[in-house]
Amino acid sequence: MSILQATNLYSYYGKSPVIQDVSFNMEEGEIVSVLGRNGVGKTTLLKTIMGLTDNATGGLMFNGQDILNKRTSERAKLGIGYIPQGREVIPRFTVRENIVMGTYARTDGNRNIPEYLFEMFPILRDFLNRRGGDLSGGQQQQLAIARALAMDPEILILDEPTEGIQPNVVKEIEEAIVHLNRDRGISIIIVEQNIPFARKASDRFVVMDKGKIVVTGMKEELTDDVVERHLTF
Ligand SMILES: Nc1ncnc2c1ncn2[C@@H]1O[C@H](COP(=O)(O)OP(=O)(O)OP(=O)(O)O)[C@@H](O)[C@H]1O
Repeated sequence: MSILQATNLYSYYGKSPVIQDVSFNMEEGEIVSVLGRNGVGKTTLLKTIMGLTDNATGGLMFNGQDILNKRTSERAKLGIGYIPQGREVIPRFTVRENIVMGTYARTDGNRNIPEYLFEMFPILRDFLNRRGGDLSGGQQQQLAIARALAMDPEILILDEPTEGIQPNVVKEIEEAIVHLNRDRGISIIIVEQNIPFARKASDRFVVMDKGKIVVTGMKEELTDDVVERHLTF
């Protein structure tokens, strides 16, 4: 079943159409990688899905419901978890407070932190009472992922989660993403510069260039030719 579907989507900052005529379909349970060189609109596409650009037109269906005119908070409550580029952990809040904040998007009133988050990222349990701002970049990324998961999303949207993070934590985060998908059934959209990871982990990919989708397909179709034409610098 289709979980997310964009049809002729346009999205604007002011009057500039940064996303132009984008259409794609994502099936429930998939990992979709959004690829493309710098500045082509990957972050803006994710923001458009969350309702964080100035204006957007076209179709955007989540679980069969048109969400394009819904507020960001409503989209979160419907089950879309978002981890922005740069993580946006609240520095003065503790790790516990940052995660509990995620639970406020839950509609069932449950404010408990799911135990599996600590099994996935044990460091967060050790640092529950530390301030978010005192964590390393990699730990903050883990915290941002835990916060988004605390709302029990159906789909998780991650914007370059391994950017600028030390290699051992990159591996932990990549394993967590695959675990969340394979074992917990969470559908995932990820902006990723790491082509080997995209090839290994994702089911489907879209390549963007100048605000448009220029290639899309299943992972086998992410050929060296596509990489060379659209993704090398
Ligand atoms: N808040 C904003 N206001 C106006 N223009 C913006 C804004 N954010 C991004 N843009 C412009 O939109 C275009 C796409 O940017 P976007 O950040 O979506 O690209 P990206 O593919 O995610 O790039 P990167 O890989 O560098 O993060 C760029 O030309 C950028 O300058």
